[in-house]
Amino acid sequence: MKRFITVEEARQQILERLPRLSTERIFLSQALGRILAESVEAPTDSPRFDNSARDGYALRFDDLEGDRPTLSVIGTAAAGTISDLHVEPGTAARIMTGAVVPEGADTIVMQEYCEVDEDAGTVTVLEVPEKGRGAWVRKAGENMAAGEAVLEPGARLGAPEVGLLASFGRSVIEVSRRPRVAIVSTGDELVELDQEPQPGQIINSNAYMLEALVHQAGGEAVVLPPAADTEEAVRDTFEQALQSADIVVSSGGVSVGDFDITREVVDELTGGMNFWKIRMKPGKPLAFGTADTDGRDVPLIGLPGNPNSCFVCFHQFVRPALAVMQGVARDGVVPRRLDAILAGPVQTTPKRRVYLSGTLRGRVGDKPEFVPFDNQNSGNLRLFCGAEAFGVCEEGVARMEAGDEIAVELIEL
Ligand SMILES: Nc1nc2c(c(=O)[nH]1)N[C@H]1C(S)=C(S)[C@@H](COP(=O)(O)OP(=O)(O)OC[C@H]3O[C@@H](n4cnc5c(N)ncnc54)[C@H](O)[C@@H]3O)O[C@H]1N2
Ligand code: MOO
Repeated sequence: MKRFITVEEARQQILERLPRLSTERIFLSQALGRILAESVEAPTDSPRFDNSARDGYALRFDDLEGDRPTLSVIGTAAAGTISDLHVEPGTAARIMTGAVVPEGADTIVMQEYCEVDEDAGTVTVLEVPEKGRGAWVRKAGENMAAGEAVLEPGARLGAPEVGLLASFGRSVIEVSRRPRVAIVSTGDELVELDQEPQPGQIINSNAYMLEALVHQAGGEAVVLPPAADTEEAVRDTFEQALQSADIVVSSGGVSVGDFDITREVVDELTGGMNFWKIRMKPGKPLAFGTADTDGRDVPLIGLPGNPNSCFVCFHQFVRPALAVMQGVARDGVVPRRLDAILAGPVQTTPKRRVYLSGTLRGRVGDKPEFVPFDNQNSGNLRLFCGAEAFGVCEEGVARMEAGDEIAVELIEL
């Protein structure tokens, strides 16, 4: 059924109908960009022991009364061992950043605020630390307590998460399997990268762009050879795609032209697909359904063939879908929006929401400035090269001026 729906409606309908991928155990060194499939608790307090946050002297705060107190230095606490030093009243221990705070001491004074007399074996404190008692002591458990849940299933593992898991001694973790994404292109006009296009032919660039987008979204791409415009070739290609993948993404063949073989085949394979016209530009026509393939539900998303439409639709629908299949919560996959100020005027269409291409620069007041690219023509293949954000012009708006407030969505890689 053909309906003219919003981006949000289409995304919600897709995200509600996705299968959840199985999980696997992998080495931490392979974890970047993966989605966690277990709950991780801190195995110990963090820090594990009271330690110094500065190079300086460990002492008793009560000894800091009076003007420039002088204390005798009883030894050095270095990082990596436990010293047998005991800081009694009137004494201090030299201490290094990360070293265990010796018994008896409750405060660290940075060496910059101390004067040392090597011969006398004393240190004079020139300035009492502003933080008072406990200054520069990192208390055991102050960041995480043993047993505290720190990472939940569905968390995306970036570099900080990898570092945190390493600090817990986790060499192996449970993550969602990477989605295998079959990429289908159809059309007699498509030729391969190394072929010279004849009159009327074009290079199958969408397959390469989609493969790159799939990799950026943490998936594995399976690129199928483009199918010719015959029912048999298109059906064979889609059947092969369904067998080899967790989700099939195609480009082209979803407009209202005469060669709608793709739509017919997809409709048949999914037992009745949703075919939508979406109130967005670029990216109006989109097909979605799931095909029962040997007992597996394999989603199929038919993107429009225009490269820019394909790019925008990937960000709005496919990237979120790949995340949800890996266990990210549905409300965590919607493109992030912020308010910005438009740097120059733009002409758009009031009939659909328009996604502009541009970059973010500096700030105007408390908001970043969105700089739209000059040529927003949807056929302009360079349109999204170097883009950092989509500027969103809502339906009903025909023109926006420099200085107008505009919502932007970050193009996350
Ligand atoms: N009468 C109407 N015509 C069109 C409408 C409409 O509503 N009424 N919608 C337009 C919109 S919007 C879009 S978007 C396109 C969608 O077209 P299709 O998805 O059917 O894609 P194709 O017709 O196959 O190709 C469109 C365009 O993209 C180029 N293309 C296709 N595949 C690739 C590829 N693999 N690599 C690079 N470029 C590709 C193709 O050459 C065409 O220029 O329909 C409008 N028409
Ligand atoms: O939506 Mo089409 O994608 O405007 O070119």
